[in-house]
Amino acid sequence: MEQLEFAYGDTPVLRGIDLEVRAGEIFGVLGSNGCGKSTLLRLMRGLLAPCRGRVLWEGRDVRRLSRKALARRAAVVPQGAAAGFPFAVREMVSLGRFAHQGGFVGAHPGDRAAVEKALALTDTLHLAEREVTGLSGGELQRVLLARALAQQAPVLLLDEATSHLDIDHRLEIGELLVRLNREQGLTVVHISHDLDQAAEISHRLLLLNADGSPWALGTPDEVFTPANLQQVFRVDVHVEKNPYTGAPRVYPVARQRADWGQGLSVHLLCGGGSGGDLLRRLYRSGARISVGPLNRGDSDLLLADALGLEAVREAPFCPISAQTLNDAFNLSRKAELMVVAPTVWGSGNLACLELADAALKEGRPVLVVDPRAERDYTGGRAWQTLSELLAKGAQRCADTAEVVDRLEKMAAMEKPPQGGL
Ligand SMILES: Nc1ncnc2c1ncn2[C@@H]1O[C@H](COP(=O)(O)OP(=O)(O)OP(=O)(O)O)[C@@H](O)[C@H]1O
Repeated sequence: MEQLEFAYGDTPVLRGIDLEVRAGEIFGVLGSNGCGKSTLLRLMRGLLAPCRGRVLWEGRDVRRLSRKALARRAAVVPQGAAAGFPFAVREMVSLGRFAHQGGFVGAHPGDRAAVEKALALTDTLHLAEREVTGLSGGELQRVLLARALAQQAPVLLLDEATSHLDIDHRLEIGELLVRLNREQGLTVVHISHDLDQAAEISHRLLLLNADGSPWALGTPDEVFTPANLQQVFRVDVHVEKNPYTGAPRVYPVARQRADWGQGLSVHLLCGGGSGGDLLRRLYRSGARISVGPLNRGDSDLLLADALGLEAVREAPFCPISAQTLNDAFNLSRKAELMVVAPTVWGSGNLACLELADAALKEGRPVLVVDPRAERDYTGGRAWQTLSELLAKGAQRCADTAEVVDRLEKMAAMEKPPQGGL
């Protein structure tokens, strides 16, 4: 993949992908939901045209390969493929022979042998006469894998191919991939949310950021560091070695009690979706949250209303009036602290920052999330105000995770320790 970039319409999904999957390696692609993993696989299959860059298979642009030529190179197990037609399982698996056929499906003895072997390897022989539409999720995944194996291509592309499998079949499929890789040199590119299995079976891993840019590439040992996993998945983890295999094993560090925010009250200055993540996380923590002022129709206000939060509202598209600001001031004073979300500041909402200034004057802590000059559309006034707030003691937080971290610590300090004397 050379300098690959991709967008669905105006929405960028992948950027800066520049890497080579080596023949004979097991290569895992990991990242949070929606970061672009399946899209990357679709680009590798030539189903999507990149906005920039190219995908090359042995030097040839994938977009120039015919379907059959690609099928001879790579077999695919797509994510969540529904069984549309009531094929028998054996028929479905026989479709994997498409790339090898001139005539009818299954007509060649080599085809039949490949199909039976694929059924056997995936523990689906006993399902061969069943209709695919009646299979369980895990059975269907094994049948789709059988179809891919029957294709006998040198490369296997798997999109969460073991997500529905029980632990026994998951281990079995993992071992099968490793064996096919070792004995037949099968190249495997797989997407997975099972970090431990990915570390067990992969030679190299690619960790994608939420914005679809590569964050880390290397062996499981190199990639699975607490810092990398915190960056990509926003969870604190502890990494140990599996005592039996030596592969890294990831343990999420227990968060504080799920209701860590009970008793905490926070007023959030946000707008245009900038507060969404924080609103949800604070709500789950049990904190009392208030928001505003926000214009009616603002997505943060819709979310706050859906969660039943106290909010001060202004008419749509109108600048915040003195009366509304005063109402918001009174509401915000009921909260112990204030958080300023990474909002775009314009002349309409600039006055909201006065609430943060008032909070600081009254000794209530203010946390400012990721302040940036490029979100200032007031000719520098918002940026200057934010800078002054920071100079007066507002705390800068890099992102929502840091806000939550600090609030959890504050809440823990205020609460008496659990248990004990
Ligand atoms: N056909 C499409 N049109 C528009 N947007 C799309 C389309 N397919 C995917 N997306 C969006 O592109 C982003 C990346 O999607 P993709 O399926 O590649 O993510 P993913 O990393 O595989 O996620 P997951 O782990 O949830 O399977 C998501 O925000 C998704 O909503």
